[in-house]
Amino acid sequence: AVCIQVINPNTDPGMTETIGAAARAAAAPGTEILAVCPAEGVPSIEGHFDEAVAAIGVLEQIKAGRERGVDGHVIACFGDPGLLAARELAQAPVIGIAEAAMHMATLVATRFSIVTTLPRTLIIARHLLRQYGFSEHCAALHAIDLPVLALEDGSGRAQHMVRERCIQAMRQDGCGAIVLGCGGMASLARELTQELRMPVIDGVGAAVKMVESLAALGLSTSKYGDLAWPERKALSGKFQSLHPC
Ligand SMILES: O=C(O)C[C@H]1NC(=O)NC1=O
Repeated sequence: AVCIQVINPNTDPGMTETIGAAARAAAAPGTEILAVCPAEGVPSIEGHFDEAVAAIGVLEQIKAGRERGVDGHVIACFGDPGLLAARELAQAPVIGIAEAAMHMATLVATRFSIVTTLPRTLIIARHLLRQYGFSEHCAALHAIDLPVLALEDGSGRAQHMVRERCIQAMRQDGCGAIVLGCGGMASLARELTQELRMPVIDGVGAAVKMVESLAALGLSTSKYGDLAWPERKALSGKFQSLHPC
């Protein structure tokens, strides 16, 4: 059986539960999902500073998951914070939800749009599109202009805004698919896909299936070349616990 550690890089318990449920809904029978979040950090990730803080917690969780012997790791924040650093620290596959959703979208449509939370995080999605080579595949990026944790306030307002922006994107962007730009939107994908009759893709489920596929193919993070274990050196203070071995 495959065991996948799904890391919510922010520390919000409700979002960790939302993400864990979406991961379990996508997982194959027999795949175990360990939904975790950092013990310390930021309650939501809404910019470059938040991402830098969250990345340390991601690395701590990656190390814990490796020591537990998980078969793969998912970084369940749309900025994919700490992704390459995590791959240096990991032996198993490490998949970010932005890269997973973007890859999946290119397999079902020639162009996709992205719907995320605060406008200030759009630049992070733009940077990832360029880094992953998908800039040409992205028709447009939209923000619902609500904070990340509005998705967990129980009012349904953020979910309503996501639906509205997806419908707008479908009508205006010339896209064939939509990527949901937040781990906290994961539970909306299936119903929006059915209602809009267009692939609306959640990166949590996409990443879980990619880890399962890599495990089934016997593939894991390459430790040959620039994702090899970090260079050996003395880490000081609070970073000592991160030591790769
Ligand atoms: O970038 C965003 O808007 C969403 C991103 N922030 C967060 O705390 N989890 C996420 O997926």
